[in-house]
Order: sequence, then C-alpha cells, then structure tokens
Amino acid sequence: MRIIAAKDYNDMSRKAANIISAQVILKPDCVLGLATGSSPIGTYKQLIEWYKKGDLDFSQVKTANLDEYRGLPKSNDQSYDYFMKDNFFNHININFDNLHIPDGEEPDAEKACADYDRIVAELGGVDLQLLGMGHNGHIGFNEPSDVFAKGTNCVDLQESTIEANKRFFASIDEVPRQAYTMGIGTIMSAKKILVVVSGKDKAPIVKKAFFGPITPRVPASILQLHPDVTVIADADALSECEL
Ligand SMILES: N[C@@H]1[C@@H](O)[C@H](O)[C@@H](COP(=O)(O)O)O[C@@H]1O
Repeated sequence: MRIIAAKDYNDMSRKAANIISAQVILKPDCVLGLATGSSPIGTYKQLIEWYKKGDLDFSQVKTANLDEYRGLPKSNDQSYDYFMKDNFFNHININFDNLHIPDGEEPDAEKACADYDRIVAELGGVDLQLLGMGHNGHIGFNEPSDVFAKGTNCVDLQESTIEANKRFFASIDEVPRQAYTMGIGTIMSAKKILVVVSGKDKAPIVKKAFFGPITPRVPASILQLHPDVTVIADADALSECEL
C-alpha cells in the first residue's frame, strides 16, 4: 500500500486525477470503477478540465460504479446515477452505453445484485477502482460487519451513514435505508485501487483502516492486503498517522 500525502483537498484531487488520466492514456478502453460522495468530486472536476483542454479521451472507457441507493428513482437528484451524470459523465465524451451502476429501481434485491455481478464479470473486471471511505471505514456501501461480503449485496445502512448522508436530503426521513453495493471481493479483484480521503473528521478512520488490524468491522482495512493500492490523503486526514 502506497500512502501519498497531499497538501489539501485540491492537491489530493489533482494527484488522483493524474493517476486516472495515466490509466486512460495507457489503456483507452479501460474499465474504471467509480465512486460517489464528496471525496471524488474534485477529482472528477480536474478530469473534466483536462478533457476540455483536449488532453483526455473517454470515448472507449467503460465504467462500473460501486453502489446505488435501493428504491430511489434514477431521476432523483440524490441517486448515484444522477450524481455521476451531474458531476462527471455529462461533461466528458463517454459513451452512455458503457456506464454501469447497480439498478436502484430494481425492487428484487437478489436480481439486482446478480445482474450487477454479471455486468462486472462481462466487463472483464475493473482496471482501476476509485474509492472514498466512510467515517466507519465503509467502502462502497459495505458497512462494518462480521464478514467481508464477496459479491454485490443489499445492505442496511448504519445510522451513522444515514446521519452523514442526510445533508444531501431535505430531511433525514428521506435518506434511503438500504443500498446495493459491489462486494468487497469484487473491489479487491480490481487490478489497481486508488483511495481518496480528506479532512480531519476522517483522521481516526484513516489510522484504523490503513494502520490497524484487518477486520470486517473496518471494511477498508482489507485494502492492506491488495497488491496495488494507492491512498492519497490530505494533511488533515493523515494528522493522526506517523508516516
Ligand atoms: N456510498 C458512498 C461511499 O462510496 C463514499 O465513499 C462515502 C464517503 O463519502 P464522502 O466522500 O462524502 O465522505 O459515502 C457514501 O456512503
């Protein structure tokens, strides 16, 4: 695991965008695993800027997103489908047929999860997986648990996650209670993983996840076992670690 110290959120975002750009330049038809949340927004902004300058071509890139709220229509501005279009896909020359996100509108959880596992398998796996991390160490929406989930699964969101995400909804009652998420097994099978993390509020979990014991109680801790993980964290997020 490489831990790269960034000065601040913008520096973290530029460094992460550089790594994604290199992936797209080296393999124009790569499969990017993408994430939502506030952590990767700056990375997407930077990639859009470089695309607009003519430095990047996404026309052959395929994507697979980590997760989606169960039961939220795609048209809802808090769905991850909407988020990805709004923050990234609508601004680059990506082919919309090549975009994949778990189907939050599919009420049959077993079907939604099996379909998504099949889609990711058909893509031939993920070349570069971008990840943020929740305050409890969740990746995608894989919440702390007794086991590491292998494939796509339907999760009950923890109170702390609902609390953290309520800022995006009109009220806490509107935050969905469940989500479909790519499993830890699938995340771990990505060829490369890039984690972006920033802010003082993430400092305790950064220490636990990347320097503590590997346990499903801190889902991101399993990344310590992956052969090619780069964590880009800003000074605040690293403030409790001795590097
Ligand atoms: N499902 C997403 C995760 O993929 C994301 O990593 C996490 C952290 O979000 P933020 O980057 O806003 O702290 O939030 C959500 O719960």
